[in-house]
Order: sequence, then C-alpha cells, then structure tokens
Amino acid sequence: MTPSPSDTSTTVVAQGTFDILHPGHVHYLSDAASMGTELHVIIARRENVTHKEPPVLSNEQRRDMVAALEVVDEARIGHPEDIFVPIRDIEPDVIALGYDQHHEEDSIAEALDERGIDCEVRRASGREPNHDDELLSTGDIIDRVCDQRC
Ligand SMILES: Cc1cc2nc3c(=O)[nH]c(=O)nc-3n(C[C@H](O)[C@H](O)[C@H](O)COP(=O)(O)O)c2cc1C
Ligand SMILES: Nc1ncnc2c1ncn2[C@@H]1O[C@H](COP(=O)(O)OP(=O)(O)OP(=O)(O)O)[C@@H](O)[C@H]1O
Repeated sequence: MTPSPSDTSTTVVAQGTFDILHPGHVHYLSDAASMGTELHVIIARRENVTHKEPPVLSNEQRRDMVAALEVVDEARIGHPEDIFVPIRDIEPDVIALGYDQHHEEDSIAEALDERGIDCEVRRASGREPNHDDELLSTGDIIDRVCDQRC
C-alpha cells in the first residue's frame, strides 16, 4: 500500500536570532530542511537574546527574511517566556540545533522527555568559507560595517 503524505512527512524545527542573513544561516537552514520534509523556524525574540549583543533588526523583519527563503515552510517569532510553547504547537519530529548553538543536545532532549514530547534532537553542520572574503557571522558583518562606514 502506498503511504499517505501524512505518514511520510517529517517536520523539522530550526531556531536562532538570524539578524542580518548571511550564507552560514542559509547553510544551517538548508541542512535542517534536509533532515525532513517540512521546515519550521523559530525566531528568537530580542528580549531573549541575552548571551550576546541584541539584534539590530526587529523580530518581524528577521522573521520575514527567514520566511522568504525557499527551504523554509514557516517562520514565527518565538514565545516570550517558554521555548516549549511553539514546540508543542508545531509538534516536530526533529529539532535541529545550529552547529555552535549554546544549547546542549542532551539537556534539550531531557527537557522534551520531561514534558512528554517525542522528538529527536540533532546538530546541524557548520559552513566553511567558500572564498577568502566570505563573512559567516552577523557579528563579523557588523564589525566590518563599523570599520568601513563609521
Ligand atoms: C528548541 C528551541 C526552541 C526555542 N524557542 C524559542 C522561543 O520560543 N522564543 C525565543 O525567544 N527563543 C527561543 N529559542 C532560543 C533561540 O532561538 C536561540 O537558540 C537563542 O537565542 C540563541 O540564538 P543564536 O543561536 O542565534 O545565538 C529556542 C531555542 C531552542 C533550542
Ligand atoms: N557559518 C555558519 N555555518 C552554519 N550555521 C551557522 C553559521 N553561522 C550561524 N549559523 C547558525 O545559524 C543560527 C542562527 O545564528 P545566529 O543568528 O546566532 O548568527 P551568527 O552569525 O552566528 O551571529 P553572531 O555572529 O552574532 O554570533 C544558529 O543556529 C547558528 O548555529
């Protein structure tokens, strides 16, 4: 018997700040998309980006740029307080952590387990520069803008 599309679909979630898109972001989202058949992206709210400089661009602008990428099926702004609220809503089969995202695979898997959410946690690959002058970090792009334009 041929399986129905709902039997074969695999939903993947990716997440991050995505402030000023660059090829590293495209690499991450393409890698995450290749882990399933549908890619949803959670955009970190500005007030929750506390481990580095807050994003320059608004929540809505970052969401709209990520949503415009061909590999992305849906992008949404994250929950203000509880990162598991969007996860319950999306019901992903896989959470794809970015190659350098500070979240530990094991602790996310444990937190999902405690909440009765059945979802695999995987780590995406990093992108190496394709040429000498390729900037693969928002922080590096901002530094160059400051050096060259300020
Ligand atoms: C599974 C998962 C779900 C997340 N959901 C949210 C969320 O709902 N709201 C939010 O502001 N941040 C959320 N985050 C946090 C951010 O997406 C991001 O991981 C964090 O700010 C680090 O951003 P960076 O990887 O761009 O440095 C989530 C992170 C993970 C791992
Ligand atoms: N060069 C890269 N290769 C693969 N994935 C990347 C690369 N750069 C960023 N990502 C992934 O994209 C997601 C969002 O990244 P983030 O918004 O923190 O960008 P960033 O360029 O790393 O920012 P910053 O330079 O401010 O640390 C994260 O999961 C991160 O791992």
